[in-house]
Parts: sequence; structure tokens; C-alpha cells
Amino acid sequence: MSENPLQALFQTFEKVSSSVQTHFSNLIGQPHHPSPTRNKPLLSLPSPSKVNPSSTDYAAPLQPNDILNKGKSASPVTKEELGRATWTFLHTLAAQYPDNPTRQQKRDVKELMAILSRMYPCKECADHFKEVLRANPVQAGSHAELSQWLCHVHNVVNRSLGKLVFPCERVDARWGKLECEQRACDVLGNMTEFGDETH
Ligand SMILES: Cc1cc2nc3c(=O)[nH]c(=O)nc-3n(C[C@H](O)[C@H](O)[C@H](O)COP(=O)(O)OP(=O)(O)OC[C@H]3O[C@@H](n4cnc5c(N)ncnc54)[C@H](O)[C@@H]3O)c2cc1C
Repeated sequence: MSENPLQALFQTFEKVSSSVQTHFSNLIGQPHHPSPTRNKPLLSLPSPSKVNPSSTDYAAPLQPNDILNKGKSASPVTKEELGRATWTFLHTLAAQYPDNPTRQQKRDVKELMAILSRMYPCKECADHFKEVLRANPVQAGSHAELSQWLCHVHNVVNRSLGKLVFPCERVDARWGKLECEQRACDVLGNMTEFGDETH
């Protein structure tokens, strides 16, 4: 008797199915072990009566959050973590602030600090920072001025929390410019495209 004409088609489908399963196994980081039962259809769903949530046979589909939270705990950040991240942002910004900022850049920095003092997502910190700003108005005439001013206000916060005071002559050594290829991070260095070169 001659061979079933659909046989070749079935064999091709089986090969493709197996390679797709291997590909997805690699994507989710689980080894793919071809088993004697691998000829199951690619997109079969277990019947509800067979699903046992505690069974390891049933692999729950990967959820978006599983991917987002991979390797991280899902707990919210602490006040300390938020503080460290914010100071990192501010000191890095000061490190990249130009020696000769435009009027717009000076305005932006002052506005940024004012917004922080209103919207910083820790109310007691924001309220305290408002007082700190009132007693120490932003000095943003140059890179040196801004980084020294920021170091000083950070020290005001440090003192109020009983922390050590940082030696501000070392601020440039502690906080350098971002290392980006081809100076792609020098966003603050050139504002000419915004039409403001006035100092
Ligand atoms: C605007 C603002 C207001 C805050 N207000 C409060 C508050 O009212 N109450 C509260 O509990 N927390 C507040 N925080 C958080 C607090 O300042 C710290 O960030 C947090 O307690 C973690 O402290 P840390 O010891 O890890 O170092 P951080 O103070 O976060 O400093 C991070 C790093 O910066 C360097 N550094 C330290 N001081 C200076 C300096 N003067 N100049 C340059 N670099 C320095 C050090 O290398 C340090 O490890 C505030 C944070 C911000 C950004």
C-alpha cells in the first residue's frame, strides 16, 4: 500500500512545533526536554477538570509582572532609597551643569528645586526642604556654584538627620559627569536648539 500523502506534512509540522517549543523554552530560561509525549498539539489547553493549581505539571503562563519583577522584590522603596536616588540625580545634574549656563538653564534649576520642595514624594522631607531652600536660595551661576550650593544644602539635611557632614571640596571627586559614549549625555551642555544663548 502507498504511503499516506499527508505523512510528509505531519512530519514537517512536528519538526516546526519542536523547534518553536525549544525557542520559547530558551526565551523563558527553562530547558526544553523533548519527551515521548511531545507530539501533543502546540496550543493545547488542559481541560479544567485536569488542572491542579498545586501540581508542577501545570506551568502557569508567564505574567508581565513576572518579567518586570524578575530578580527584584515587589516591595515599595524606602525613604532612604528614595533619598539616595534623588541625591544621585541632583549631584549628577550639578556635575554636568555648564560653567556658563544660559538664563533658561538657571531658571530651570531653580524651578526644579522649587518643584522638588512641593512634590517630593515624602511629605516631611519636602516640607523640610522648603525651609532649607528658603534659608539657602539656589545658587546656579555656574557649575562650581551649583555643586557647592547643593553640597551645602545636602549637608544641612545631613545635620538635621544626625549624619556626618560631607567635605564639599571633594564634591567633584565624588560626583562626576555621566560616562556616555560620544558625549551623548551632555544634554545640558548645549541649549542652542531651544533658541536661548543668553547668559
Ligand atoms: C531633598 C531631600 C530632602 C530630604 N529630607 C529628608 C528628611 O527630612 N527626613 C529624612 O528622614 N530623610 C530625608 N531625605 C533622605 C536623606 O537625605 C537620605 O537620602 C537618606 O537618609 C539616605 O541617607 P544615606 O546616609 O544613605 O546617604 P545620602 O544622604 O542619601 O547621600 C548619598 C551619598 O551622597 C554622598 N553625600 C553625602 N552628603 C553629601 C553632600 N553634602 N554633598 C555631596 N555628596 C554627599 C555620600 O557619598 C552618600 O553616600 C531627603 C532627601 C532629599 C533628596
